[in-house]
Amino acid sequence: MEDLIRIYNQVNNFGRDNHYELNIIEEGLIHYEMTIEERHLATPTAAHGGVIAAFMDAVIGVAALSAIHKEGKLASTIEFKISYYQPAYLGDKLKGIGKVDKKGNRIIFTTGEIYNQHNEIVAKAIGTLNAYPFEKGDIAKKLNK
Ligand SMILES: CC(C)(COP(=O)(O)OP(=O)(O)OC[C@H]1O[C@@H](n2cnc3c(N)ncnc32)[C@H](O)[C@@H]1OP(=O)(O)O)[C@@H](O)C(=O)NCCC(=O)NCCSC(=O)Cc1ccccc1
Repeated sequence: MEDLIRIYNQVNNFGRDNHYELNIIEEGLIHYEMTIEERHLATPTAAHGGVIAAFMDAVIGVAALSAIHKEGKLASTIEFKISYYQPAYLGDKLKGIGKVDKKGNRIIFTTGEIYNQHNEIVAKAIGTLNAYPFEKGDIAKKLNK
C-alpha cells in the first residue's frame, strides 16, 4: 500500500490552500505550521476562531494518522474541546504540536497545542478520533475510479 500520509497530503486541498507545513517527528507526534493571512482575519488584526479550530483539527488529525497509517488506516475526528488562550494575529507564524496519548484499534485519544512565533500558547485541545480502514473511505474510492 502506498504511504497514506503522502496520499493524504495529495488530496488535502484545505491544507494546501492554507499553506500548512507538516513535519512528522515520530509515530504519534507531529508538528504543523501555518501563517495567519489577511483572509483568516475576523477583526482588523485577529484571526477568526474557526481558523484556529480548523488548524487544531488538522494537528490532532495528523497526529492520529501518523500513528495508524502503517496499519492501512485513516482517522476522522469524533470530537475535540478547544481552549483559546490568546488571539492569533496577522502575520503570526503558528506551530501546532499534535500528540497521540492513547491508541486503540479504533479510538485514538490526542492532545494538541498551538504556539505563536514568540513561543506563547495560543490554543490547546483534547480530541478523540476514529480509525477506519483506508479502503472504506472516499479517498480509496476516488483513487480507484
Ligand atoms: C466515526 C463516527 C463518528 C462514528 O463511527 P461508527 O459509529 O463506527 O460509525 P458507523 O457504525 O456508521 O460506521 C460504519 C462503517 O464505516 C466505517 N467508517 C468509519 N468512519 C468512516 C469514514 N470517515 N469514512 C468511511 N468509512 C468510515 C467504519 O469502519 C464502519 O465499518 P465497519 O462496520 O467497521 O465495517 C462517524 O459517525 C463519522 O464518520 N463522523 C464524521 C467524522 C468527520 O467527518 N470528522 C471531521 C473530518 S475528520 C478530520 O478532518 C480530521 C483529520 C485531519 C487530518 C488528518 C486526518 C484527520
